[in-house]
Amino acid sequence: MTTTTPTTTTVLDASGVTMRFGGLTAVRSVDLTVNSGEIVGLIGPNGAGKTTFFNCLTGLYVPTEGTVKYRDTVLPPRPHLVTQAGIARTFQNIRLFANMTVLENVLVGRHTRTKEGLWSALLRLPGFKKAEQESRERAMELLEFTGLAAKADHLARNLPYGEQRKLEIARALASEPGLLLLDEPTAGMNPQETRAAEELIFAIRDKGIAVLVIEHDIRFIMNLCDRVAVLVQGEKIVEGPAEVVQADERVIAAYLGTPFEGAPGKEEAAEVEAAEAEAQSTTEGDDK
Ligand SMILES: Nc1ncnc2c1ncn2[C@@H]1O[C@H](COP(=O)(O)OP(=O)(O)OP(=O)(O)O)[C@@H](O)[C@H]1O
Repeated sequence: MTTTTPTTTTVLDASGVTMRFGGLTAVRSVDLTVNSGEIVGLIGPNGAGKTTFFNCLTGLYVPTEGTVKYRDTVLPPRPHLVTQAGIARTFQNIRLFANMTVLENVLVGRHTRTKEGLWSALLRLPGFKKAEQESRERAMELLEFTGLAAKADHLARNLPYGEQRKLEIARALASEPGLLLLDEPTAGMNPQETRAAEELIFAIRDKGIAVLVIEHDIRFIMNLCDRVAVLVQGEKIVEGPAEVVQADERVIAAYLGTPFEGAPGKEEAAEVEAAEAEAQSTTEGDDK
């Protein structure tokens, strides 16, 4: 009997990605790869450039410098072409069609995978009906997968918050991606919803879809990710397995606000620390 080892392929290869807005460099020469079968985390303090980097990957922004490849092909900077190529995303702020049903929201996500054109749809030609039936079946499968099937006919706006986030993921999956980008998927969730989101992301990975996720909830990211990259002021300062990144003093410094060697703002932080120490000694003096 022969055993086959699954081969790892590079799904996403971002190289030297820089994004400038006028005088501000929001992302500076960032390299990042995501391989098949991986869940990769992207963390960093507020304003570090995480969402800007995502926007460069998905064609919303044209990077000032650098290239983004999906499975060895350079991506055109057009969101619908990026989706068609195989990258889907969710947004930091929920973007559902609130007055459409849950099922209709997922069907919208299918449009990059259906070939039938406008005339076919208007005339309801046999090809369109068949494609529509297939899309509905596929959308219902995704609703089963995300635990929303019982609510297929509900309006999206009537779903509780955690389920709206799940619906966004179901809609993204409808485009049949090979890579899913999640921008703060647990923002605003309670611990139970966060746990469910974690399980859903593992299940997505187990379906063979690679995942790149931005999150502020460090515990969530450390549980979830095979590899974590840290952005600070637009630069990737560390990348590695979760446990290594978690213990890295530069990461601790970035999160706790303690200056590390060479960090921008080190002098200002030292001044603040000195002022705080002085205020503390004055207060202690007052107490005596
Ligand atoms: N379209 C834009 N025009 C000008 N500046 C921008 C634009 N988008 C983002 N920025 C700036 O780029 C920097 C990085 O912002 P970005 O939203 O990417 O950070 P982030 O790490 O996603 O932050 P957060 O965790 O708060 O969402 C910020 O200084 C932001 O003000």
